[in-house]
Amino acid sequence: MPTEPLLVAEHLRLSFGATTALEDASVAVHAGEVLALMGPSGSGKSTLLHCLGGILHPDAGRVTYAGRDLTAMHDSERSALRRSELGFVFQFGQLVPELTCLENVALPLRLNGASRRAAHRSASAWLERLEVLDVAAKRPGQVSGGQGQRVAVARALVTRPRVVFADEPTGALDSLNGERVMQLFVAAARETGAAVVLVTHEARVAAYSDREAVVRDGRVRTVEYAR
Ligand SMILES: Nc1ncnc2c1ncn2[C@@H]1O[C@H](COP(=O)(O)OP(=O)(O)OP(=O)(O)O)[C@@H](O)[C@H]1O
Repeated sequence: MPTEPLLVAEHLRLSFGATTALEDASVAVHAGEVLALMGPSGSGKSTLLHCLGGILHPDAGRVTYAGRDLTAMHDSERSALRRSELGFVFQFGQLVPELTCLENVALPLRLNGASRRAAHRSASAWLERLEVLDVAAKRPGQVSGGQGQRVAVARALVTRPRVVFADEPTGALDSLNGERVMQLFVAAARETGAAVVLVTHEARVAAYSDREAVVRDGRVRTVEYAR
């Protein structure tokens, strides 16, 4: 494990009106590691994940990515960083329904300036890697939940991000499907060297992580090496 973490959250505080979601949350993510955020419902896991990924802005505290202060960046700078170096896999609604699965996976590359041909070539390779090349021409509404999640994983990894964030990535799947998605996801992330930060309730999903952080009452209480 390298000594310098890639992504660091320090003393994050964030409230939604009268609800304090994060109280004093600190956690570090190392390059290439898989970190699971666990803990009771409403403890602040998703909020922490969104702060780490630069989607939510904390009221206090700091998030540093590769030595750069995410919390101090302009929105445009943070969006550019998100597009090029971070990937996201969410449980629902992440695929564009009007596009085919192939076009969905190609989209981040197109947004980063790749030609249609190059983007489609990479997207095909990623769909194959996730064992869903057969649904390339279908729209998200025409595929199963498990296939959709694999397409979403392909889309998150296609830009070869340094960190991929996943919020309950297998939450809507049965255990067999969930298991396979996690296997493919973690193997692909390890192959590209991406770190993974995932929120999960399920011990069998957390079993794919290198470390588990337990979030309680808006704080990261314990961080342990898994296995
Ligand atoms: N957009 C929002 N507006 C208002 N309150 C919110 C919002 N997002 C989260 N909260 C509140 O902040 C607290 C932490 O929510 P968060 O979603 O981070 O918890 P969680 O640990 O991910 O929960 P779960 O495991 O149920 O998904 C909860 O009390 C939640 O109700």
